[in-house]
Amino acid sequence: MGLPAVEVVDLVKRYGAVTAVDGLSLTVARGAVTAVLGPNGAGKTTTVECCEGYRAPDAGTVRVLGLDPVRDGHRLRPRVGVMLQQGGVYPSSRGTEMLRHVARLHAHPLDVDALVERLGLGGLGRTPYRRMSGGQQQRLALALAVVGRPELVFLDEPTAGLDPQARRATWELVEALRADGVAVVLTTHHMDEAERLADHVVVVDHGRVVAEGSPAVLTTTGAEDALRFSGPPSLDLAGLLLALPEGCRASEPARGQYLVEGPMGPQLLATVTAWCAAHGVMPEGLSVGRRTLEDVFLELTGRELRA
Ligand SMILES: Nc1ncnc2c1ncn2[C@@H]1O[C@H](COP(=O)(O)OP(=O)(O)OP(=O)(O)O)[C@@H](O)[C@H]1O
Repeated sequence: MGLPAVEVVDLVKRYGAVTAVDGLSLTVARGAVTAVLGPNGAGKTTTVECCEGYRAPDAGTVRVLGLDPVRDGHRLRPRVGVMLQQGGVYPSSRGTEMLRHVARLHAHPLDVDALVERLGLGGLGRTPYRRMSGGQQQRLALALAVVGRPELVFLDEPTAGLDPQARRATWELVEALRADGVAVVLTTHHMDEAERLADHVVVVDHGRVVAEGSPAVLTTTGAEDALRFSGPPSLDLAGLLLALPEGCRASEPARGQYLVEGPMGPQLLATVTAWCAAHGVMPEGLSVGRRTLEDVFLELTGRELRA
């Protein structure tokens, strides 16, 4: 396994009176995808910016490829790719011409034509960045982050606002990077993205890690299958529990959203719907299945992940 790609220990970062990151520790393995999940304002971007060397920690340590990203920034730059949320590309840059230029600055760049094809950037040869659509700008920023064949890439919400086809192309590129041994750190609000792509998920809230593990471990730890529905807030869950077999759990992780966990089967489903009927509650969006990362997240933070 060797040295991790990133090692953050007890990181603290404040903006005046706001403590954006509050004692956060995480490790990013090489050749794996690590997703950092969390609600708005959780401290994801600040953490990533400390790893990128854009911000100096107030306390704690950050090591990237064994180096200090602030002090050794010049040594890390050719080895680390960064895709920022807001482009980070000069507005006058011209499409794939810019990409070819950046590729020439690197010793072993990726094949530009293949990258252009993969991300659907053909036909943008001299189009100025500012004239591109949001999705095109995003895909170009991604291409610029990876064209130098970095050992580590940071992707901040790489698929936000992309159409399904571009999203899929981005996912396939991330998978290809991992297969090439690249360490990928991505921040996202999309549970399905984390479940599909990540080997390791780090859930951040209030500037701290509240849970971490593989998607499979996070979704199976401590719970059986789940039944979910939404309805009016503050239902009498103690009453519902009395109707359920022993060992079941019922909770309202977010206002008006209910989660029943226990040995799932037709009997449990019938008991819950009968209880709802007896209380005049229409269980909207009723579903049964494995817990999703979204459920785990709601339970941990009481908040929806999406903005
Ligand atoms: N430059 C800044 N100056 C002051 N406060 C900031 C600054 N950047 C972030 N913050 C605050 O720090 C906290 C963490 O913000 P951060 O952007 O790291 O969170 P995030 O998890 O990336 O959120 P989002 O999902 O919205 O991007 C928030 O309370 C935010 O308002």
